[in-house]
Amino acid sequence: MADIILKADHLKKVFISGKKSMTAVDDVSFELERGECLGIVGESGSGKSTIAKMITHLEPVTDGQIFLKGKDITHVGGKSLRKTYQDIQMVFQMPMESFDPRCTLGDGIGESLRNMGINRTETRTRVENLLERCGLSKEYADRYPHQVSGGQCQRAAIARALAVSPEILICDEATSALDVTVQKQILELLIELKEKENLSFILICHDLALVQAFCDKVLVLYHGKTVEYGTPDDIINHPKMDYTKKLIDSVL
Ligand SMILES: Nc1ncnc2c1ncn2[C@@H]1O[C@H](COP(=O)(O)OP(=O)(O)OP(=O)(O)O)[C@@H](O)[C@H]1O
Repeated sequence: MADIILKADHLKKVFISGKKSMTAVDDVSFELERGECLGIVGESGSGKSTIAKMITHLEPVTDGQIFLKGKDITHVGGKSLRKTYQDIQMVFQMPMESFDPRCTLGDGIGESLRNMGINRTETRTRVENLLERCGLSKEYADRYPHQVSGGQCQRAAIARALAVSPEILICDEATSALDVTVQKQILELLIELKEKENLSFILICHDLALVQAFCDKVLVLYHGKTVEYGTPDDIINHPKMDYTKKLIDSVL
């Protein structure tokens, strides 16, 4: 039987401002199997980040449910929410901005470990190990964000996300700000983590070609609604909607 680690069931998000309301995500469902990568693709404003924010509780869900390992986490709070944060981590587009410029990368990566009560020596050992898992030597722990390249900083951001031993990584345009060669290297790192450590991924991006190379399943969003959901080959070879055909044409 499939080991479904994350399931979204008829998710909906309506933003209300004053008398106006706008539906950013409308009846979106998907399943993520353990060790699998789901790509969420769509143009700007189609609702991709809002889905990620609902999964990580940065935005409340208007309707629908989210299940983590079979448990309904849609409205959890307190201790269960902290556990959810630990199981699901996010990596964002601008790694430099996600680190405090006054602190070393090692401080940033180790922050959550220290918050968990782990002592300085053990934290340092774990930080060095995390850096090495992400393809950086341990000396990078003592560098400040401005002393590394964008790609190195994104590796450090992935190391920081891995510090709490999550089971799911949500990468929201995590390679978009990097040049093509570095993008490829970061994706190779993600593939390595997926294969060696059986991590599960949600990869949010604009780029269908990238999703095709990396993802097991793809969900294409248009104005908050699912227009395609299937394997990359299915979607690329048999697109159901004109919108997807345009997306495909734009990368071929
Ligand atoms: N806090 C908010 N309040 C009101 N509207 C919002 C809020 N956050 C997002 N939206 C709107 O919801 C829609 C979906 O936004 P979202 O950020 O999820 O899109 P996206 O597909 O991730 O776009 P991008 O690729 O540009 O990051 C957009 O129209 C956006 O303006």
